[in-house]
Amino acid sequence: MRVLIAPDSFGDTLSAVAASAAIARGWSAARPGDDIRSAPQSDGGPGFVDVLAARFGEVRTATVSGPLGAAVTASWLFDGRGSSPVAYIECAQACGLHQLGGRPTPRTALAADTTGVGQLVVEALDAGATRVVVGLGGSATTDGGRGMVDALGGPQEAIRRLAGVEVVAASDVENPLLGPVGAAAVFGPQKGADPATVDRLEERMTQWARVLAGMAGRDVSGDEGAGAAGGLGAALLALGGHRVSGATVVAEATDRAGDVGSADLVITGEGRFDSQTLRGKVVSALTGAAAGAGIPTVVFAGQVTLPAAEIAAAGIAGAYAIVDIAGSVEVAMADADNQLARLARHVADSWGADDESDGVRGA
Ligand SMILES: Nc1ncnc2c1ncn2[C@@H]1O[C@H](COP(=O)(O)OP(=O)(O)O)[C@@H](O)[C@H]1O
Ligand SMILES: O=C(O)[C@@H](CO)OP(=O)(O)O
Repeated sequence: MRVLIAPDSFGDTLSAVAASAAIARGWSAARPGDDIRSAPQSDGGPGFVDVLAARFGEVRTATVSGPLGAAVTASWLFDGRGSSPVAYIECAQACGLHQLGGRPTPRTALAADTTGVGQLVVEALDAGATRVVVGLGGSATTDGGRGMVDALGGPQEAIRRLAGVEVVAASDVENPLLGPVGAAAVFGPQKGADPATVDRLEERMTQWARVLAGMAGRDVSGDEGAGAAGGLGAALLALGGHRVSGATVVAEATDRAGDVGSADLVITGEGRFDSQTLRGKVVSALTGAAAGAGIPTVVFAGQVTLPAAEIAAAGIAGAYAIVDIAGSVEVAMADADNQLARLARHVADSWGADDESDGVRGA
């Protein structure tokens, strides 16, 4: 049986590359005869560069300003295969929430900025990239991309430097910049903002949106994805960029359609399989593609909270939670790599000789 293993990352516990390796290890221990293909995925957030780098390009590193100004080392990918060199940058490597080194607070929510992303864009331009794809998601920032614009020399200079360069905002979400479903209101709290800080961030970005409108010659704040990565999406749009789904960028760059089409079983996964999942993220894109091609899909997740009826309605053969095999959330998270491999082995063990799933949810 040909098995495609294509998970997203499992929150902070496993990168997509690590999750893919753990599933492959467990699965092949039980079914050594299966032909396994690993194709870890990303929606533009953490892991974006890693999963692309597993397929093509040249990984480059740069020391840039981190979310709070202390230097961080960030990797980005240079793809010089075609006539127009492409750079893939992951904002989470320069202003990631996981880089704060402690709990986010109202102070970090206000202070974190995207300067390092701008420095990576400069690196990409200096290397000769004429297409710059910025993966958005997992950021600590709510600065509307101001730090990036400043690192590029300010509004006028940034526009001049990016003239003739295709800028792509590869975003994980479609939220606008401002308002009740905007960057500060929806993603501010996970970055440490309390209600008063959310209001301050909203006010600050409302003013900044006027500068962005001046740069773009139109108001970009309502565009889909303008609110991704704390409004970094809006700044990329104001610089003449266009928005695409990060999951689609990865799918296309890694020929996911070809991989799915040649598989007998698709395995995907993520940290928490819940009602959010089926709205356009990596897992739903994969399960949708597999269902369309009549190929069964199995989902592995840290936790599964989606009702069984919805799982079945999405055409998913089985969804299995690490917590069920680990016995507790604590063990599932602390020993994620091992426990995920155990879970994969357990499911592979019981995978019928006729390659049919028993459809049972849970381990
Ligand atoms: N190994 C694990 N075991 C149990 N739960 C996990 C594990 N890894 C991640 N999670 C849960 O998944 C959540 C992250 O969900 P995920 O779907 O990966 O990200 P997002 O919702 O940001 O797209 C974490 O907050 C945590 O609750
Ligand atoms: O960085 C952010 O502001 C958000 C939205 O882009 O990311 P995530 O979806 O990972 O919470």
